[in-house]
Amino acid sequence: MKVLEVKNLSVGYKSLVGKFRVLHNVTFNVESGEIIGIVGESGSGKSTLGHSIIRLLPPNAYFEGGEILFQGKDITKIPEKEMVNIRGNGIFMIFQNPLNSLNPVKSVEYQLLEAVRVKASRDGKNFDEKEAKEIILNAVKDVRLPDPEEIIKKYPHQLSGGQVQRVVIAMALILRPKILIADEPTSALDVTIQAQVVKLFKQLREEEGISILFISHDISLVYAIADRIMVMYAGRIMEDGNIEEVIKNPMHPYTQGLVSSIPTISKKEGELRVIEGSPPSFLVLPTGCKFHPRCNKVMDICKNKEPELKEINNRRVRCWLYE
Ligand SMILES: Nc1ncnc2c1ncn2[C@@H]1O[C@H](COP(=O)(O)OP(=O)(O)OP(=O)(O)O)[C@@H](O)[C@H]1O
Repeated sequence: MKVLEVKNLSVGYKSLVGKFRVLHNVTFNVESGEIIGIVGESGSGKSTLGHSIIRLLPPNAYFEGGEILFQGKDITKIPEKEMVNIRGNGIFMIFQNPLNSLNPVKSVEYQLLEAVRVKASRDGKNFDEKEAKEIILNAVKDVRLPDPEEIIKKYPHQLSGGQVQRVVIAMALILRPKILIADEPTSALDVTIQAQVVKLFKQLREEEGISILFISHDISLVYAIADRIMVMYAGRIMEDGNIEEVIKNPMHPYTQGLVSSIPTISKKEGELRVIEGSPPSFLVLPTGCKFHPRCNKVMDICKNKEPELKEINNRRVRCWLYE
């Protein structure tokens, strides 16, 4: 069952040097219980996509067009009051800067209890104080925070970046939204805790059928968690398909570059291939395919005309090689 449909979404920013469009006709569906890894180099528009879906874009952003259907309803058109209810209950986002998700003047305990209250009212349940406390302590233990009783008494500024990140993940575990958008959720965590968080996310999907949009520039981490991978470049989807199939046989030259830069045991460090050059500025995007200046398979047509995102063998690819 489709839980989210993003159709022709175009979003940009106004800046001192001009107005520029970042997301370019982004179209994709999310099935319930599906984990989609969204990858791409820094600046490809991954966070902008997440912020657009939860409708928390910075004030200088502008919406150019498109639809975002959550459970069939276009949430780009609903009043903010209704959106507040969807945020948390329906769609929850773990931001790259997790402090953005917490209230600086409320204790961790207060904020996690608030999540329990939201969940209880959604499910028509009632928890007494003792039950509610048990729920939050369990969530805090699940994310491997030390001294749960002590940590919940603290305020966000008294915690390290990695601890704040885990409090926000604990909040997601309590809320159990329909869709969890996780923007680099483990970047501030060490490797063992990172593995635990990946396990918790998979467990959430198994137990509750939650769909997860897992945003990361780390393709090996995405491989460990996702069912499907969506590769973004210059605000466009370049390739989208089943993770095993895409990693085994990447079709787009950009995906091929990303995959060949994954460190594996068989590759020594010196043998890692990186994609030459860097992503373009949105203010001066190249003509034709936005990846052509860095592409090792570039053809004449690539310089002049942008390819469409085409469906080929259960996958979508934006590349003239497959026309
Ligand atoms: N508030 C803003 N004002 C102006 N430009 C912005 C703003 N936020 C993002 N951008 C620009 O939009 C583009 C896409 O940024 P975005 O953060 O969505 O990419 P990303 O793929 O998530 O990158 P990262 O992995 O570094 O977070 C970048 O060029 C960025 O500089």
